[in-house]
Amino acid sequence: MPTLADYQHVARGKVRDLYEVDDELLLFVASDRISAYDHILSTEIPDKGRVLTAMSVFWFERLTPNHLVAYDDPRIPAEVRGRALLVRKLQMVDVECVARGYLTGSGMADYQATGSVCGVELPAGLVEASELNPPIFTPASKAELGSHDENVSFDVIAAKHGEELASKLRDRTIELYSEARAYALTRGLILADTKFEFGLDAAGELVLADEAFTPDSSRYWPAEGYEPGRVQPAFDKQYVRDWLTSDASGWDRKSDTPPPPLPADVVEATRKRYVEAYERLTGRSFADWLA
Ligand SMILES: CCOC(=O)Cn1cc(-c2ncnc(N)c2C#N)cn1
Repeated sequence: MPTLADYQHVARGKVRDLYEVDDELLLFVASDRISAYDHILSTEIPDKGRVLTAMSVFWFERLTPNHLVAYDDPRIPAEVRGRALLVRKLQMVDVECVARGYLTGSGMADYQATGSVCGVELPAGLVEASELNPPIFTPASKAELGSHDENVSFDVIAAKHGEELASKLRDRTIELYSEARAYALTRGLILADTKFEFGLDAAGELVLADEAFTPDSSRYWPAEGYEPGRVQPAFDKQYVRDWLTSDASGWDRKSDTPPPPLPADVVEATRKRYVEAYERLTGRSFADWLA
């Protein structure tokens, strides 16, 4: 059985890492690290990496083509089993493909400033968390670690990648998001938006890569209590956000100081929320994941 040290480390994200297994395969590893307010917190959330990997697998089983090759395989080192995916190497398309079914975050900020998002004009009078029907494609250019992706228009993507590929990225992004949003609603979860990365295989086919509809790549809100006009609570990260911005943490979000360690009760409540998100979404018990 190989160990992680046998594989070359080829990419690092805020909370995940990518290793090269051989000419055809990569190992996509999700950590238990959590980020909030643009900081990677010093406290990990036990099982976060395993829950998010199990969620990606749930969606990859439904939405093809994608880059998943295996999740229970002897080439996956024991130390990361359950939070690592064997994926096929693709020619990545350098576009953050974002679909938004609700107006929030940077989309809301752009709308307030310009009445549109990524060049897509929206109706007047929309408020925080307004539903967008149909959902909109709001691509972004990937930022360096630690800064925000920059929202760009479809035309910018078309200029860089050609009209045909840009249209495929947009259509596939909206199609996949629309299907997942409808399904998540039947499970009492609002999938407000999501960010995809795609690659091209040797035949030039567009293939879904990276992670699929995890709470790190997507905003999940509880459907109960949804009300436009205010910021909705994040299904997974709200306990962390609330504690960090409470007096109890002693942290000033506007300062450049790193957030303090999380108390055990916030860690445990957050772990439970990740497990609950997985079980509500899939109808499966997390205890059965790679048991
Ligand atoms: C870990 C931090 O970096 C990333 O995940 C972004 N990234 C993805 C690739 C990639 N490259 C070839 N084939 C793939 N299937 C993938 C995937 N996923 C490279 N960087």
